[in-house]
Amino acid sequence: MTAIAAETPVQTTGNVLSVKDLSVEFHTEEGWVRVVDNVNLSLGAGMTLGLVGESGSGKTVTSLAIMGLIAGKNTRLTGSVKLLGRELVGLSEGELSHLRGSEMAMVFQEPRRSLDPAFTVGDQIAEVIRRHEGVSRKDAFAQAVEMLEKVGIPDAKSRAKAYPHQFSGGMCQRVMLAIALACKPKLLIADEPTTALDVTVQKEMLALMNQLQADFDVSILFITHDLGVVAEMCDDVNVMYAGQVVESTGLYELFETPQHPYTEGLLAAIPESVPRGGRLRSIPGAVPAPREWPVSCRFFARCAHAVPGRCDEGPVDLAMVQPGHAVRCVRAGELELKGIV
Ligand SMILES: Nc1ncnc2c1ncn2[C@@H]1O[C@H](COP(=O)(O)OP(=O)(O)OP(=O)(O)O)[C@@H](O)[C@H]1O
Repeated sequence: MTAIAAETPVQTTGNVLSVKDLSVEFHTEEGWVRVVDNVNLSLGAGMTLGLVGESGSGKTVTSLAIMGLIAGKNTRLTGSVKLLGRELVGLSEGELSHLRGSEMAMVFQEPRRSLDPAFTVGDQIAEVIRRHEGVSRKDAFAQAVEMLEKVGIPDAKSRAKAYPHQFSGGMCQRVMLAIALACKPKLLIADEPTTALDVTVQKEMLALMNQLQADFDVSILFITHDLGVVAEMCDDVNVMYAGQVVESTGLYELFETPQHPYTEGLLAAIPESVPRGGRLRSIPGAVPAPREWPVSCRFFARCAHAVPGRCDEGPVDLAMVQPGHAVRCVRAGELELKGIV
């Protein structure tokens, strides 16, 4: 096992997104606290990278930092975020705002909150197109109708004139996808886009996103706490725990031969992984608050395989166990963890 200086292996050429040593700190009443700690990610053209972990592991803050939405005197951001080779860290808000929508876009868990109740959905899509492409109001609206067709809204021409409250949650998420993809960005960040939807609608939405990815040739950073969703969507997966990437590999490898006990715990919590009549396991405990993260392995207190004196001895580097498979665990390679393939 070779320790590597940075976290995940980052290829800087040919990637749509390359994140290197990204850290985010917030100023709180107790002082500065780091919630994202030296994260590295790389996402190739047309690929989907999953960012997985329980609530509080730092997924959303990572994605907001990538979008340039972490700013202000109470925040500190260090590291590098490259979109199509261009460094985003240090760009002005004006430059970032231009890139949001045209080159990168994001959809969130609660689509209704992101839509303006006072405007028709057609106008909201058209507004993004007009702002970024400078076309006439009429042409922008015609393109908005086309986008609604592409995201599977029936009777798009008349539905474009309806308001968000006249759409179901699933339909609102389709509208959000239409807004996000209207200017054909190269990167789409989807933060728990199906979590608020019921199971049938969730499945339709995942199928739609796979279809749209091919149609729009967009790379997706897919954020979720649900490895079942990852299995449907992703090519590669980065597992996050307490602000750090703890495992990074291809989808199949992650499911077949997980190397981090936290990943094993997440796999055991997928309903499909449990035999009929078996018990669904959840990982005991919860992600500690950032102020309580230990200097040594952050998963130590919850780990079924922890060895006192070894696992709590100091910081653990992310290390390669195989080409393309990196793990942050001092016992990586010596444990036979349960996969589910
Ligand atoms: N503005 C802020 N100030 C201080 N702490 C923050 C701030 N925003 C987020 N945090 C903390 O950062 C940590 C990571 O939060 P984040 O929302 O990224 O986690 P997550 O993995 O996306 O979880 P969830 O799925 O619940 O959104 C959490 O402990 C959270 O409380």
